Amino acid sequence: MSLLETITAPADLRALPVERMPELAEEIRSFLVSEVSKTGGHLGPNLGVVELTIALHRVFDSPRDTIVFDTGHQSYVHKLLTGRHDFSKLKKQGGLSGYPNRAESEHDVVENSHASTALSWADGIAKGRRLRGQGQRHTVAVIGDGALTGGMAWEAINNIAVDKTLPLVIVVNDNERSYAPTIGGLAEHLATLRTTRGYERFLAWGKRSLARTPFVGGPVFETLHGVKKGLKDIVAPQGMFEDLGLKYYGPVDGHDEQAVERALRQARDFGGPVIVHVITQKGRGYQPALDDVADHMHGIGKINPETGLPFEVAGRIWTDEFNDEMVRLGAERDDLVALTAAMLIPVGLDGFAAAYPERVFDVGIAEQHAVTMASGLAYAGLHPVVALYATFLNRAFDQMLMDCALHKAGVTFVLDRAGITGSDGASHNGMWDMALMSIVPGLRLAAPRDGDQVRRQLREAVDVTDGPTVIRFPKGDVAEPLEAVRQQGDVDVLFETGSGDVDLLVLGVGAFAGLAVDVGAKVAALGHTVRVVDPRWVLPVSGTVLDLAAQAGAVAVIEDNLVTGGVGAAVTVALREAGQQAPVHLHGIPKRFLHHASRGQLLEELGLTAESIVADLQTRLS
Ligand SMILES: Cc1ncc(C[n+]2csc(CCOP(=O)(O)OP(=O)(O)O)c2C)c(N)n1
Ligand SMILES: CC(=O)[C@@H](O)[C@H](O)COP(=O)(O)O
Ligand SMILES: [Mg+2]
Repeated sequence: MSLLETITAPADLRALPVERMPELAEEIRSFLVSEVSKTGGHLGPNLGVVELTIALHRVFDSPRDTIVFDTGHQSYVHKLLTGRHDFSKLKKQGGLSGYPNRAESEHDVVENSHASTALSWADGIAKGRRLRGQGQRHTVAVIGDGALTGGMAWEAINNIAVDKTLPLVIVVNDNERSYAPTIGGLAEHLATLRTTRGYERFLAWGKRSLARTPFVGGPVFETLHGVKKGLKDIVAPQGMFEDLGLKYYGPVDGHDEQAVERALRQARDFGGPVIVHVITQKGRGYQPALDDVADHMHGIGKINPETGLPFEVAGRIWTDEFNDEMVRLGAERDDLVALTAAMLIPVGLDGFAAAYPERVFDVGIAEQHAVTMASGLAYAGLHPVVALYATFLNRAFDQMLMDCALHKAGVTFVLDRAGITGSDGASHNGMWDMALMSIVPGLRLAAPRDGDQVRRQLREAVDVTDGPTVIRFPKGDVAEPLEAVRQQGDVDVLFETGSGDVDLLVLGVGAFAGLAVDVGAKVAALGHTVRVVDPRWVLPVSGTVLDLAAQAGAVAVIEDNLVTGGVGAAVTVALREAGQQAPVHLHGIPKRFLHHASRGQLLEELGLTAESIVADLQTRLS
């Protein structure tokens, strides 16, 4: 039996002699590479936190003490050390979530995979524990250098730093990367702190050599040690944290398990809020990850563990259509600029960045800043394109509403991973954007049905200068081209049984246009007259949709978004405001959080398949 197999709970880990930790770390790394290469997942981030997570669970007594992981994608080692060793269905339905999950373990707290929230969670937990007379229970937040570029983290630090008795340990897991190298002033500050390792080595040398010098050695070392702080402040102004009132320990070699344990014990016993700055390496111990300069295997699909190469070559995805068209547009429009929140490659701006590096802004994991900064760029006469994952726009809704829309800023938002993504769990589904955007005055939203429409609608969007425009498309392979049989106003007609009135008008939103045609054909085969359309610009509801609805006995709207407040709801309101009484049947995502599973499994479960929708419509059509 391997050492790892003997660990079913943190107590088993703490019972082991510290000398066996390198052996355990080696076993864990081998496990991660062999298992995650079979399933896909966040291999790089977890390889970087092996010793750190071992030390955390040796120093703190979870779940009596609470360990919170920011973003949570780096919690695989935590799962192993809390007894979860079956990674065979990682991120798959019925298997382990790729993030902390309370249903899996009492050791898991924050399931939300949106970055920069851990310090706020920890602030609340620590203060709550103290209020309830449990101040002896420690709270630890592990936050990456990338997540630390998120504004919310600094809101929390501002509150934590002034509370001198708060038993809260902040572990900054500094591997110098989000996906790409971490950007901004904080990253530079952390970099200067990292150089103090030179000082640590210098001081360690000083201690050894001076300690051997009789009489003068000790006092001289103490003087040197006193100078250390000054020197550090000169070269490595760690003062930022200490000036805020936070005790700072570090930088600590995050792969020296005993050093991390020592630092964590000091921090635990300090009796107030403390930052432990740990230097780690993303992808540590696995050369293909270290050689992956893009993102050190931040997130992978199935790979050959020997070579690190993917088994399947990815097809053309929706993101590629955006990526390529942005490069073409950039050549035609010198007013076009682009913004990303630490995800340049995942959102498809790497092409534009390579061609026009001075016209791309990576703001770090700071979506709120990106949206308002874009409003400023528009005010300065540029046309910004803000590329985000749909779910991450949620946190910048007020900036969209009050900075962008209120000021009629000509900003284009491109939302990737819109709709159900599935395997990353509830917080990663891009299922709220159209509901949120439907209440923003002056906003126009397009949902392309294929690659051609991505290109066309992106071009239409960047021509709009008097308000925000949004283009949203899902994760994965781009849909096959779907030609319109004719246009009617600004709507593409995709299928119809005849030119006159119909029993049913089906609106297929974006990537669901193909599904809508499938539904229409099946309903027609049941003897009904049908028309299937792609409204293209789905918000606000166009007059052409109202005209088409006036020619139908009923309307069905099929969308990869929350039904509540979605396009179907907007169509219903528009019809009623126009005095039209046709029933509207809504097919979309119900208002609940979705467990992790594949996109296909969730669509099946939610009845978002042609068979399910037709069966439902059949009961409703007279
Ligand atoms: C609000 C938000 N924006 C973007 C992301 C996408 N994302 C996931 S992990 C990650 C990088 C995190 O970097 P860091 O915190 O340094 O952790 P590391 O992966 O380096 O361990 C990003 C940008 C996210 N999860 N949440
Ligand atoms: C943890 C996180 O937010 C990202 O790493 C996310 O998991 C990436 O998702 P995609 O795999 O869809 O790019
Ligand atoms: Mg990082």
